[in-house]
Amino acid sequence: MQHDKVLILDFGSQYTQLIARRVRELNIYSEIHPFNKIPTDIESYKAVILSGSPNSVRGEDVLHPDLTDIRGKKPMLAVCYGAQYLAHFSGGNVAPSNTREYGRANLSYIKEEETLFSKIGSGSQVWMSHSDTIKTLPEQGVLIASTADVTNAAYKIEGEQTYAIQFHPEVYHSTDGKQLLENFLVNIAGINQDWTPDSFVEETVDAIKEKVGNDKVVLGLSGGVDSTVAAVLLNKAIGKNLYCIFVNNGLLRKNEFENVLTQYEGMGLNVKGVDASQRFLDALAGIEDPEAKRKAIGNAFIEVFDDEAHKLTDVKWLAQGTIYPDVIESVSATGGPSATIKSHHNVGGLPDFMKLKIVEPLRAIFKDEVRRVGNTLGVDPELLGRHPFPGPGLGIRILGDITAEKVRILQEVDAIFINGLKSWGLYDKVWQAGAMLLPVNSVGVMGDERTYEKCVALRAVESTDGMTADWVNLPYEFLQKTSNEIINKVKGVNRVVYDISSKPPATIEWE
Ligand SMILES: Nc1ncnc2c1ncn2[C@@H]1O[C@H](COP(=O)(O)OP(=O)(O)OP(=O)(O)O)[C@@H](O)[C@H]1O
Ligand SMILES: O=c1[nH]c(=O)c2[nH+]cn([C@@H]3O[C@H](COP(=O)(O)O)[C@@H](O)[C@H]3O)c2[nH]1
Ligand SMILES: NC(=O)CC[C@H](N)C(=O)O
Ligand SMILES: [Mg+2]
Repeated sequence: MQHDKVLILDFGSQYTQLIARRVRELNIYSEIHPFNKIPTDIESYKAVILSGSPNSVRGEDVLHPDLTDIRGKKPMLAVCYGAQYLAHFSGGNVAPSNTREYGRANLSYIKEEETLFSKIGSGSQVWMSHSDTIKTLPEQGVLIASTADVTNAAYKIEGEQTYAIQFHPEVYHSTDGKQLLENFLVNIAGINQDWTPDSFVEETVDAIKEKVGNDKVVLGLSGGVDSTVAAVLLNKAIGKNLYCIFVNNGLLRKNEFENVLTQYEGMGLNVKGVDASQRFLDALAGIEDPEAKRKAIGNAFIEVFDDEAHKLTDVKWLAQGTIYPDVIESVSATGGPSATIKSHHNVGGLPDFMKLKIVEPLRAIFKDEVRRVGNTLGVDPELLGRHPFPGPGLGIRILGDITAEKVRILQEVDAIFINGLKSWGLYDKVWQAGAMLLPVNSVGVMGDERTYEKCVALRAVESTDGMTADWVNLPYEFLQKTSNEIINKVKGVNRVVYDISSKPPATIEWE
């Protein structure tokens, strides 16, 4: 079954992904495309939303797409920069605003019987984030809402299904934002709300069957949410033709290899556990540079996969748990090369010689949607609630060179921290947590003896997607108990610190 689709044109706003999520929360499928790469099959979309942008329509670097195939032909909602863009290039006037217009505002005027604002009352809180303001509306523009400071807070174009708003309906602080999006998508654009996790599972299973047929598929399974949900979906579609490979790279959490394998057995998945710990340790010996370590780990993964694929005959496909943010991030709006902060390991970068075709059943959905799909598929809620864990594992949490002894120390520390979070009921309040082993020794005193031992840093962050993050205010009492337990039980550690840096400017992992 085909679902109605919404096209979101991205002008680089930090909120663009939020627009897609809000639309999808209404059970409507949406796709983000950069403003300068408008899809050629525009007929297949039922409505278009223009995002905000850090740029100004008055600047030299104005982002200026040709919208003639869309404007007036499709229902359109232009947000912030989008609204300014429509005004600026169609006879209106946009100028720098005199007062700061960031944060909370309230609608003071709403045009009577205006469909876009149906069920939204005057006084409704909206969130503003702009420094330009629309002084005069474009040709055929009709004012439909204002706030105390911003007269032209919303307008429509007479004779078109074109709407423009200066505020951001996609952020939670715009209390009726979701209602506004529903008014636009359902009441104005006439879109059906039929895109649900159940329909996603049914259609994806059918699509996999058709695409893959009777061929064999290999999949790298990590114990994480994405690859597990991908495996369960594929298993439902092709059963025993799916060969899952779970690699012990020697950098997993304590007992993780055994535990995860047992858990998968109970799920009826065809999983092979490959213990390649020594191979990874050998490949990493003496390497200190973070990027060099990441590359060494990535290469070792590829070698293990290649070996395993050769043991199976006739494998044609490689399945991956790629999710939507991975896809969007690789086609950023500016199209320019963004700085490589870290080369995130992914089995995705398989070399040509493996000649496998790729199947990625989760390519179009976000992490929270992956969890909902997993739920529909009956995947254990505990597994679905797991913190993300990076593919290179403890390898990027041991600063400097890696040895078996350092891995052992960090596994013990990490286990005490994570089990503590669980037993204090804090695990689900934290988005991701882990421990780092620092390349410094410091002096301590234990039982009247001088010690000169390692220092570990604990890190716990809240986030929604890992792109930005803040440290979690864990109770002092918890930190106190955890620190004591680590120093008392883990030989080789005499100091524990807690990381209080946000991302940006820091990152979540230390390497
Ligand atoms: N130990 C491993 N063995 C086999 N494949 C792995 C392993 N670690 C990572 N991978 C592969 O690398 C991919 C990327 O890892 P990533 O951590 O981004 O996703 P995930 O583990 O599936 O989910 P999560 O983000 O919840 O941890 C995984 O989907 C998986 O295919
Ligand atoms: O699969 C992965 N392979 C990697 O190479 C990798 N590096 C970082 N991460 C995870 O990504 C999120 C953001 O991490 P950073 O703030 O450190 O970049 C956090 O959730 C990190 O755990 C990785 N995941
Ligand atoms: N959030 C936005 O889209 C901001 C648009 C524009 N850069 C402004 O500052 O007014
Ligand atoms: Mg993972």
